[in-house]
Amino acid sequence: MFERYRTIVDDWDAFQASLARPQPATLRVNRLKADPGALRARLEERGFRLEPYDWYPDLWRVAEEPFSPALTLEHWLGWFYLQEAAAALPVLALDPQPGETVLDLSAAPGGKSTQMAERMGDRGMVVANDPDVHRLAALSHNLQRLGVTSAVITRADGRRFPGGLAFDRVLVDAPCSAEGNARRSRRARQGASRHQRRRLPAVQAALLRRGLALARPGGVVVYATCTFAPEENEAVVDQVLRQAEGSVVVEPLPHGLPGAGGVTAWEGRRFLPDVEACRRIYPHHLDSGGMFVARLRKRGPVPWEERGPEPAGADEPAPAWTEPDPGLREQVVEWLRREFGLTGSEIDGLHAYGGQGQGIWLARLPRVPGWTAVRSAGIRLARAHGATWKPTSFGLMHWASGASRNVVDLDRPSLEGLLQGRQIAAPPGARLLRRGWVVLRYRGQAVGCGFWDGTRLRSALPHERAGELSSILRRESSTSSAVAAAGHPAPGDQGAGDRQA
Ligand SMILES: C[S@@+](CC[C@H](N)C(=O)[O-])C[C@H]1O[C@@H](n2cnc3c(N)ncnc32)[C@H](O)[C@@H]1O
Repeated sequence: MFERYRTIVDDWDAFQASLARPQPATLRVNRLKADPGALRARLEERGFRLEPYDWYPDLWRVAEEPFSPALTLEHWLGWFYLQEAAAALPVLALDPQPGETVLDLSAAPGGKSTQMAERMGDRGMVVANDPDVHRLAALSHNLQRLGVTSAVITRADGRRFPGGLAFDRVLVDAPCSAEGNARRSRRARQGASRHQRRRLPAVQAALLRRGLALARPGGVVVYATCTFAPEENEAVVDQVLRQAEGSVVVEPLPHGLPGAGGVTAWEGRRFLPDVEACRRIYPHHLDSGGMFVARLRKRGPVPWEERGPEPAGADEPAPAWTEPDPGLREQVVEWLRREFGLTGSEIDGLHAYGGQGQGIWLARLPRVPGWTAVRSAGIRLARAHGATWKPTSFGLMHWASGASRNVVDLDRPSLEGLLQGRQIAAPPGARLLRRGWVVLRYRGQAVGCGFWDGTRLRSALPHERAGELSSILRRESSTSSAVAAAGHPAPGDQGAGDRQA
């Protein structure tokens, strides 16, 4: 299917050979939640063999996997993100810094938004945008799973993303024909339709133009796709550079990143020589998928830039998120103390936002832009439940591991039973239970919310999270019975007292 690229791929035989091999998994450590050394030790003691890339030591090739890394508690807890190697490059090219204001114009399901926030130390603001409501759910899930508190999620067509903020950096990870996913996706092997191929370059160029308009003068914009097609890559960059009339330049990617240069001619068309500084990553370079990355610098206003913020549509509701609520924050601290014996310091540096009917969100953001496109900010701690609050499982997972009241330490069989819908009497690990919501803790880590009715305990984890955790526990128990049968203690099976780094 890629025969038409024979003349541009740097090593055709290696390219063909890599496409015929299965693609290894790669994982990216999330330093917001995990210490790389501790994570590596925990995975390797269960038989994973991990090889860090020298150009990105927090990205590990999974050289041996006794089972899928997605079926580990560490993945479920957000200690790492399964990100394929080539997909990690655009954010390295963007190089976001702590404290900056950064836009991810096409963000779902969140691989690169979580990577940006992690590299920024969760300081500054990542605006993660996508128009697709189903993909937004995955984006929100991943940002919360990885413990990102500096992100705002918006839903907008990126071509019309609202103005009003001058971004330090913008990532345009555009929708594309996704040929670079051919090793792992049958759909990508089938290829995009002719209609899509005709339509995509115009959408991509419009997204890139909007990204450039939204960046501040001097800001960086990275344009990326996961396809090999020059029509969606160099041709788009070439077109936008010409329209920019010198206000935008292509910059080389940071030294040491892998890949081949951009192509300057394709099917009779000649592109500006500048596009050679773009980077093409073919599957044989990294034993990965494919990627195209262009790093652009905005030197001054672009010719299509409109001035000032765009007014919200007259009939749109007023944004609910703009200002944090210090009174609400005080109530949150009091609630954490009263209900779970926490100190309140768990949420130091976080602001409380109470969206209309949205519950309570905690974000490391002193303000949220007043766009009607905003859907959430930070991590949801609780939902309104009549006159009281019901904690979310993500909220407890991130902030309630140190609970000393209304908390239950569970062993694996008890937790498995709860997740399967059984109700259990309070196990020996229960502390100061009062009727109401409780923290469920497993191996020293809060894993979610339960309900104690005075005599019985049940799980209140969301269905999907409970299902994933059940599969992980089943996997753990099959591994430990196999090891026990061989006469060894099961690694990582130290019971409820095993606190994580
Ligand atoms: C390559 S994927 C993004 C992957 C994501 N950046 C990540 O790392 O997880 C492209 C995304 O573009 C989104 N998209 C499609 N049309 C768009 C538009 N008009 N504006 C913004 N995003 C769009 C799709 O919904 C899809 O989620």
